[in-house]
Amino acid sequence: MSNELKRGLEGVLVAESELSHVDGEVGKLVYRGYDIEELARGASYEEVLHLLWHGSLPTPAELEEFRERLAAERSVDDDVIATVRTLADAGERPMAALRTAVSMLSAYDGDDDGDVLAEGSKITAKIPTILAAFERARQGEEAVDPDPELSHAGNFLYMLTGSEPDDVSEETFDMALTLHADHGLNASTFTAIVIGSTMADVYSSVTGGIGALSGSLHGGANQDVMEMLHEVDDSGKDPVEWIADARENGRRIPGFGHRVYKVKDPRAKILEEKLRDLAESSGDGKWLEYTTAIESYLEEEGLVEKGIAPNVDFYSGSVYDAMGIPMDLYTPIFAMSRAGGWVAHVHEYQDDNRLIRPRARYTGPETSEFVPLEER
Ligand SMILES: CC(=O)SCCNC(=O)CCNC(=O)[C@H](O)C(C)(C)COP(=O)(O)OP(=O)(O)OC[C@H]1O[C@@H](n2cnc3c(N)ncnc32)[C@H](O)[C@@H]1OP(=O)(O)O
Ligand SMILES: O=C([O-])CC(=O)C(=O)O
Repeated sequence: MSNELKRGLEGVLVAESELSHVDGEVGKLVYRGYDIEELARGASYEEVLHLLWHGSLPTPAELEEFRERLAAERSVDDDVIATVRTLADAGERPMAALRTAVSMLSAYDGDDDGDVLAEGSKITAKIPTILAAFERARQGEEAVDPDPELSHAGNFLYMLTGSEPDDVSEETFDMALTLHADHGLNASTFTAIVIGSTMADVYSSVTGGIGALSGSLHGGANQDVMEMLHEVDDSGKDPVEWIADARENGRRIPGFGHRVYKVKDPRAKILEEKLRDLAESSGDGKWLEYTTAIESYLEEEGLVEKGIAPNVDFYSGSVYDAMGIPMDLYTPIFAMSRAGGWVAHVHEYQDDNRLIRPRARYTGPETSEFVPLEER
């Protein structure tokens, strides 16, 4: 038994996986061997789910069947929607509301037979319905029923706004879902498989995954980036001046740095490009100007050379903002996509399951003399 301490499990191999590989030195991400750039440009989120869950990109006939099955699971029980409304009225944060609602879904799972992919696809299909209902409740609006004719991405935007999205919005959102679907054993996926390794149900894994993703060092950073951009804007300063001050004050910059990538995240490159397109077509390039100015400054300051480069969260929020999506839905949208990856990993891990149970080096006292309560 090794006594070497690996804080944060950095670099520790705990499982084999065929699902995704992150090459942090060159900035490359593949899902089952397919380059993320090709998937983002050429495959829908449903194709990616099929790839992750069933091992191959679907044929047209397989895709049609897969999409139909997923779309048929979108409806969420009225009790869950009522809870979502209660949470919205109580001012709950969207990630916390999503965590609670996903946990509640298991009560309404007709089969509840423990089949990870069957239950996981129900959860994945229902998350957009929950989120859209939550946002509409906050706006004082009734939930919009899912439309089985629309894609996973298109249907979410439809349920959110009440009108069918244009092609650019649907394609952009679908691409964002593809980009966020999987990423090796990141903290939330690891959480999901730790839970799955006890043979708990997949509802528990996804609920745990949502909790882990919500933190500011992980998925929560996409909202933090947008909050930072607003702070820059409100300061009235030039973004370069603002970021120079922030660095001088020792601030950690959200959307920068990654445990695995030592260069710019390939997904950040794709999202930046998308933001550029959106800025060009809308004529509003403010967030593009701010983000690129901040990135250039940090690069000149040597941060990128030290391996602290833009990650997936740096540009995603600005893309969602261009689509009119509220800031605090950015992380739940990440969860909407990553749920597919959590399900895939739990399914794969349980196929050759071993309880995950690391150790801590004990640093407490060797012996303590017990004193009964009444004598303390
Ligand atoms: C989807 C995702 O989860 S992607 C990550 C999203 N999270 C963020 O964007 C939050 C900001 N980034 C970070 O906090 C970190 O880069 C993490 C947590 C993502 C990864 O960091 P770790 O591998 O744990 O590295 P750690 O936190 O130890 O940082 C190493 C060094 O880089 C510095 N550093 C890391 N990230 C940043 C940052 N965003 N801004 C400034 N400095 C940073 C640290 O201060 C530290 O410097 P030091 O060695 O001089 O003390
Ligand atoms: O891999 C990680 O550590 C963080 C993550 O989930 C991602 O970058 O998508």
